[in-house]
Amino acid sequence: MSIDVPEPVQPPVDGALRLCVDNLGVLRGGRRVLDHLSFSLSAGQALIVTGPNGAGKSTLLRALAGLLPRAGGSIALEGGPSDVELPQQAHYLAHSDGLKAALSVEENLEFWSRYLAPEPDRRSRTVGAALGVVGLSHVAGAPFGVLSAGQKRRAALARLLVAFRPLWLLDEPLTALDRASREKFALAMRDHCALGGLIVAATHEPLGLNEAKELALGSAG
Ligand SMILES: Nc1ncnc2c1ncn2[C@@H]1O[C@H](COP(=O)(O)OP(=O)(O)OP(=O)(O)O)[C@@H](O)[C@H]1O
Repeated sequence: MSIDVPEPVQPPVDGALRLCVDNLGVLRGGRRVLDHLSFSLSAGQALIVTGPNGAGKSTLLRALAGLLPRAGGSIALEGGPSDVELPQQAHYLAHSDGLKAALSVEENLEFWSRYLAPEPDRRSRTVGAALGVVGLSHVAGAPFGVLSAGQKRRAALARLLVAFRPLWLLDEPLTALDRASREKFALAMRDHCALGGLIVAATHEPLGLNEAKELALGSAG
């Protein structure tokens, strides 16, 4: 039997970080999906992005991750290293999990750990510890492709933990998660904020972050 014990939370860092979005505009298929959108988020804060299907939640996350061009306005992560672009300071968790079916869960996470965090950082967790946090230690050696839908999502969430990046951009992170896994991930999100991290999460359901700010996007497309 294995017992999953989360690592203790370390003291807050990067307290001066601030995500500033000013008058952001983004086009999809020639249509302006986001227009004059402004908000800011400080270190330790989470922002829940809500709105009906087609309102632009994923569009906002993709723009923040640098995957969509801006049609106006600005996006900046202030207070961090000036020589590191915002996308390199962010984890973007999309609808897809971003892990290889043929590699084991452990191999997938070891790859992402080496790729995203070649330099040791005390805020990154080991692969074993990250698997413990999401409750997947017992399937560490199984090919990712054979996991259940909820286990796959949990493995994708573990990717956020093996390489510390201050800004988490999460698109429907709770998809397929059972109640116990949601509670574990809520704890991991709170730990991330306690470390001085920032979270922007698009979701249709409560994330278990009582202190989070909310951004309600308007009409559906
Ligand atoms: N590649 C694309 N080309 C054209 N239009 C697109 C493209 N991707 C998204 N859109 C449109 O942009 C709008 C916003 O889509 P987006 O995926 O951001 O919405 P959402 O709020 O995340 O919706 P959901 O709750 O369904 O996930 C929609 O009207 C969608 O049809």
